[in-house]
Amino acid sequence: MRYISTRGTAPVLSFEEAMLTGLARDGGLYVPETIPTLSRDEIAGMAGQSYEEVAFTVMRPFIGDTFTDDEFRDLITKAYACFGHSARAPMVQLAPNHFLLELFHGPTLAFKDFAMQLIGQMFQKALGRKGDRVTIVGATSGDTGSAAIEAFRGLDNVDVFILYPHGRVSEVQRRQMTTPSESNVHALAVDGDFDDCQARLKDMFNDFEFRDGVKLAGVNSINWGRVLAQVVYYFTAAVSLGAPDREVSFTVPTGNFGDIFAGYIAKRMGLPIADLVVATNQNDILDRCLKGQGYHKGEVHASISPSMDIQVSSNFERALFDAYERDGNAVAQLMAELGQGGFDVSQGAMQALQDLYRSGRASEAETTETIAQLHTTTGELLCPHSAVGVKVAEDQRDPCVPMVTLATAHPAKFPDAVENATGIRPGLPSRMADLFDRPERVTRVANDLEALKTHIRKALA
Ligand SMILES: Cc1ncc(COP(=O)(O)O)c(C=O)c1O
Ligand SMILES: N[C@@H](CCOP(=O)(O)O)C(=O)O
Repeated sequence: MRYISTRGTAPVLSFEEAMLTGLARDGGLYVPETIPTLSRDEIAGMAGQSYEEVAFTVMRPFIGDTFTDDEFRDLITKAYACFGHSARAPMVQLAPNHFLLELFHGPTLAFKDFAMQLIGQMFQKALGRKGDRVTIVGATSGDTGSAAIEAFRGLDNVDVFILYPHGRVSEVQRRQMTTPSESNVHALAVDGDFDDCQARLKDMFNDFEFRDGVKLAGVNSINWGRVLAQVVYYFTAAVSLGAPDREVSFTVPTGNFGDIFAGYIAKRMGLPIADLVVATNQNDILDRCLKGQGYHKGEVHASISPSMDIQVSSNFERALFDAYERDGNAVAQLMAELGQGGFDVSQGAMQALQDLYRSGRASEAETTETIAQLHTTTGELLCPHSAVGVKVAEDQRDPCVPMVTLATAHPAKFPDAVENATGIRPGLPSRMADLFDRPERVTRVANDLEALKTHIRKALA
């Protein structure tokens, strides 16, 4: 399996190289050259299998000879052993034909753990045998950072620097990033929003002297391995609802477009997905774009679902690459226009996107109302991101097709929003009960590439 860049001019890489490289050297994102498919029988055979067995079947065709089958099975087993639910991604029913896929039973209580725990294992194995050491820099609106720190803390062959927007993550998210005491972990509070953090991260990748000097690696969904690991739960959920004999739809609370893109990959692999619905909060650039209004940046508004407060949705580039029939030049041109404020999507590409994705948005009031309503009717407490998904799913779903809404974080990560809606303050699991007593360690840094590079170089020295 070979990996190519969405901008068409970076070297073609193996899975291992793409995983350790992060952003392609032409500024693009790596994608598989071809998407492998699974037969109906292979999908049907997943019924009754463990999450780990399904994970092996789904991901194996993408990894080439990076790991032997035994090694890969072992990495998968280790990755999910720390999850707090034996099903890893259990489902609960919310209403007739509407299900919630709980993706928050990992160590940091968000869906990011599914990919990050596996990436941690894969990095360790690949770097260990090469005797290499890398510097991971990540940008986060809250959850990627805590999941990355949890997966890489204390490891010998990585240093981890996480850029988060100062004052724009929840207190639980912040403390998950600032309280680990391992010396290879560095939390950096940037004076800016998530888009600034992600832009500075991409600037670092595009600065080859810095990139090569510190051996920069990325664990944002820039990294194909992140998207790949997220494909698995679409299969476990759909098969448990009757796939491949029955079509299933998914609604995905969306910001950086990694999670819903994983759903698209599942569909391309042969999973019978009827609708893939993009759910945004008030930062609705994706919803507007998918409704044909072009992709034009505005201001980011802080919301009660802060992990989705994003304007520059990184993985949308991967969706555009396929919508433009894998024309890297066209994508490079669009991304250059985005640097100047935005772009319009051609008619053919728009049709291709609309054939694949539907979309909707939830306002702040609708999100709060959904948390309250669902608690009253089902007793379920939703995090605000998941509530955005449930609201949009209810607006859009075909009652005859099972709809699965992805619950992307545990309500206890966003206790203020949940308490405001329901009067109930969700508690953290007992293993995290002292999170608020642990000392914090964080450096405040300007939204400035040179300042960030200097800080990272000094810390590494
Ligand atoms: C809780 C939560 N929900 C939804 C999202 C959006 O996911 P994606 O960025 O993959 O679209 C994020 C951030 O990634 C998140 O942390
Ligand atoms: N919402 C994300 C933003 C980064 O997304 P990623 O999937 O590219 O890592 C977060 O929680 O940090």
